[in-house]
Amino acid sequence: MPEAVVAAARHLLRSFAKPCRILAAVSGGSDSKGLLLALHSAIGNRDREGFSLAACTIDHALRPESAGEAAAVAAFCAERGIPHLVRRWEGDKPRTGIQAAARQKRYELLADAAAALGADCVATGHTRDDQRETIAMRGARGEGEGPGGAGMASTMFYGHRVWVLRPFLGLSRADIRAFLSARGVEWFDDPSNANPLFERVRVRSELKASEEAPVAPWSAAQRAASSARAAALIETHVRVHETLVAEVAAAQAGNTSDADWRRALLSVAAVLGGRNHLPGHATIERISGFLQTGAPGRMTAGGVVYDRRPNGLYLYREARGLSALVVDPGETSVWDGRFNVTNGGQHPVAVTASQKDNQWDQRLIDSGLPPGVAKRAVRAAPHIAPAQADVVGSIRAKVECRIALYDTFLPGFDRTMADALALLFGRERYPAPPVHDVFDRNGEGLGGLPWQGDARTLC
Ligand SMILES: Nc1ncnc2c1ncn2[C@@H]1O[C@H](COP(=O)(O)OP(=O)(O)OP(=O)(O)O)[C@@H](O)[C@H]1O
Repeated sequence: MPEAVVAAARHLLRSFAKPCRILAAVSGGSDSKGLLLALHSAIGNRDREGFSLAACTIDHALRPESAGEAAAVAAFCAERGIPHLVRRWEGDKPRTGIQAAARQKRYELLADAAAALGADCVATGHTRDDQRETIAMRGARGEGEGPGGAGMASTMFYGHRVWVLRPFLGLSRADIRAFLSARGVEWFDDPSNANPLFERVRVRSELKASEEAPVAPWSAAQRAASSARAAALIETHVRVHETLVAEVAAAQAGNTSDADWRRALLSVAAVLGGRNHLPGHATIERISGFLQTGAPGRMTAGGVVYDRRPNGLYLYREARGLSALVVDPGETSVWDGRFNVTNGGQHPVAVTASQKDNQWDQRLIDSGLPPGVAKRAVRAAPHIAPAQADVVGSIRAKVECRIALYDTFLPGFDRTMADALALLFGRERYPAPPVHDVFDRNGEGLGGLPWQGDARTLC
């Protein structure tokens, strides 16, 4: 149904809380070219006051043809009067994990382009086919049973900078290609989409060969509900002291048979450990086993100490693997995945683990923690000093707690949870997405968009 393509773009426009400028992320492949044309048509035809379109192509510089392809997208946009930027991934590329690195860099450059073109959000051309692959890949990795089974969210906040919207998640690639073909528009086929060394490519061909589409065990709405419940549990049962120690009431600590509570606790632990993911299945089992016994003692997982005492459970960063970091004047860098350190002074500063810092120690004890917990936790607190021994004068550095789990990629359906963590660690809530409930309610995750027939074909 090629008409569904413009309908999806119109639906996106209707779901905005207020008109805005949209940056379409256009690789030159069929999905994103379809997105660009559909948005152009929806904005143009409906003459929506205040909406405007811009586009950006990321040249990953991984193939010799990529610069030419980016230039061709630029020309395509110029013919239609759409402002367009090419952003190139400069510098050395990693030898391993190239797809993940390219993805992160792509979003970073898209966020830069959005700022440069005055866009309020980024739209990508992810389709129902991409969603199926994501669900199949997560299932194969054993992540499908939990919240990961909901697949990609239709909104995602990137890098604490910009909301990314995926208005085509309910559409098939075939529909988009039919839409382009009907308009005589051509597209590129990225040869890396045929490289079987990449997991997604292998999954795609397995899905093509199989009769059955993967079934998402969790709908986006279920995931959002689980997040909201986990957030409420965090608010009720967890206190955080000086961003370094989480305290949980003894009665709640061992309640690991409640999946939402388990997720809440592990998410708090991930923040304390500076990790951007929850632990794997085996580690979760180990943690649950330890907590269920209710016996006092300590265990370590994911860089975090679970310190069980008669009056409660205390979580804090293990004092191991804490590297040193130098932050130059005017720069912001991440220390240990847990803190953003901004150097507002004139000289470089060094961030290390404090080992013994009477100020931190006293603050933790004053906050009511058992002295034994305070003493251990303080060993992983950040300590800031001039990086050069001969420098005297005051240090002007700002230290802000980082939520590694969500500060780079925050799926829209986890926003309540992310906000609960932000407040717990003394930060502001994350900004709300620019799209309101229609998009959120119906477009999250899989299908379910109003112009579609049966949303359950995908979930
Ligand atoms: N080189 C690029 N330049 C601009 N946008 C791009 C580029 N590559 C991908 N995109 C955007 O991302 C969408 C999805 O592309 P693709 O499926 O290749 O990425 P992915 O890595 O699977 O997705 P994600 O980055 O969310 O994990 C495209 O439809 C397009 O909007």
